[in-house]
Amino acid sequence: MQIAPKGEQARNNTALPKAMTLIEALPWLERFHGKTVVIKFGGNAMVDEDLKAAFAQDVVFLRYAGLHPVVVHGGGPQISAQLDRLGLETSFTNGLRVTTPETMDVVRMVLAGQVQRELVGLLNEHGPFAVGLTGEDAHTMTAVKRYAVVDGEQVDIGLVGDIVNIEAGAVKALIADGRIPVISSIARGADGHVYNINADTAASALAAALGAEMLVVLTDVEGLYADWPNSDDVISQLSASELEKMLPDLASGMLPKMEGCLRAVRSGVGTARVLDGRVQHSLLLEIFTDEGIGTMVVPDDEASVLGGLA
Ligand SMILES: Nc1ncnc2c1ncn2[C@@H]1O[C@H](COP(=O)(O)OP(=O)(O)O)[C@@H](O)[C@H]1O
Ligand SMILES: CC(=O)N[C@@H](CCC(=O)OP(=O)(O)O)C(=O)O
Repeated sequence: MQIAPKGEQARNNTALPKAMTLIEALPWLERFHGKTVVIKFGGNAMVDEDLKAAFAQDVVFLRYAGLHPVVVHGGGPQISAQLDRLGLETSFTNGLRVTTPETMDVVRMVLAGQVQRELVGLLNEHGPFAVGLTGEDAHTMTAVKRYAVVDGEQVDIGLVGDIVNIEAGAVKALIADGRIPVISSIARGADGHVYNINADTAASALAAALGAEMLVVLTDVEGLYADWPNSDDVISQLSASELEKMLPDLASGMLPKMEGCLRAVRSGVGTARVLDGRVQHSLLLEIFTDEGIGTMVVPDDEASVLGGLA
């Protein structure tokens, strides 16, 4: 038996703000309970050990809160570092890595063998939740060769793929079993090759195939800047049509990200959000508090409705 000293329980009322923070989450818990959230964790957001641990906490929190989180991870900087160590040069066209067969071996090794393993390990510090797979497993992702377009011309960028089919059965089975799938952006080609898929593109295609409520892209900027690199004004919300108009002017890594967000909402995903992965617990702040952060892309027909809720 434990007896609280006189007055202690009343003093505990100072804990009220904590209760209010939890209560603030209630409408969002009601809205998102049982819903699938695909979270893309970018390589640039993965640079700090504390941030990675906080990310794992957030994802497991979502799972305990009754959502179905699915993680698709990147690892661009980690791939580049490994290529550098091996003395192999690398370059990007329209934000996509030119991928020779030799580069592809390194991409596969770093994404599936290093980055995915690390995330699975961090998540599983909290329980037997995370199961890692690549798009190759169980035909989860099938791709065809993708070409870049530069000045109107098709450019061959090697073993870079675009996803043409998703068999979501394995991922759905893991979700139904209470697991957290952690997926590397590599796909099998119907032609027998293995393809390097931009992780934003992979997350977006998977979110669409799963009929996800939300696609969340964690990166190393606050969101989509209206006039990058001249100003750091972040666009807090925009409709699919507004985003479509901006796409031709977007540069480097933001292009596949915002293309992915557009494709996701056009394919039925409720909203797509780009968040600053450098802010600890940005995922929880975005999903469970009234202060939305980052950039939210909403379907055209819901722009005004969701604007009021965000
Ligand atoms: N309009 C924009 N708003 C924000 N960032 C932009 C924009 N255009 C280009 N960028 C660049 O895109 C980068 C994010 O893409 P990327 O480096 O591929 O990140 P990740 O590894 O998270 O996928 C930013 O760090 C920034 O340099
Ligand atoms: C085709 C292509 O560019 N693939 C990416 C895959 C990893 C990725 O997308 O990682 P981030 O999300 O950290 O950028 C690459 O090779 O870097």
